[in-house]
Amino acid sequence: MSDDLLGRLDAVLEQRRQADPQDSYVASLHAAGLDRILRKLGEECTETVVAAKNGEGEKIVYETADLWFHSLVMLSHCGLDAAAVLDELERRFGLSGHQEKAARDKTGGDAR
Ligand SMILES: N=c1c2ncn([C@@H]3O[C@H](COP(=O)(O)OP(=O)(O)OP(=O)(O)O)[C@@H](O)[C@H]3O)c2ncn1[C@@H]1O[C@H](COP(=O)(O)O)[C@@H](O)[C@H]1O
Repeated sequence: MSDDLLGRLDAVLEQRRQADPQDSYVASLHAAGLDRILRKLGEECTETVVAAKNGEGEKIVYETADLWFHSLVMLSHCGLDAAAVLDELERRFGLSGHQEKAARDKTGGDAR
């Protein structure tokens, strides 16, 4: 797997913001609007939870991929991208959970 997959997906999703909804699933989600995207995101989240609860290994991976993918579509619709989330994870990397929480509490919830 290429470690730049998220970057390549970001580029495709950005291009799909201008694409024809007839030709593209992602463009059809953008055309349907934020509420539709959030509904899909909620559905994929529930399906992931159910798969994990049932201990269905392959299905957990499949549903998590759907969940991540629809999260990326939501970010794109909001004018954001995976790179912004990776930057945030990078900032947290190496901090313990307790250090991260302390920084968050100090700044009133947003540690940046
Ligand atoms: N990674 C994905 C991807 N993962 C899941 N899906 C779609 O997400 C949907 C998942 O919804 P469900 O499982 O609920 O299936 P469904 O019943 O068909 O969905 P609904 O009718 O309820 O919306 C399916 O239509 C999948 O095809 C994806 N569609 C696209 N991509 C990526 O996005 C790129 C651009 O896609 P297009 O915009 O379609 O060209 C593709 O090249 C891929 O790299």
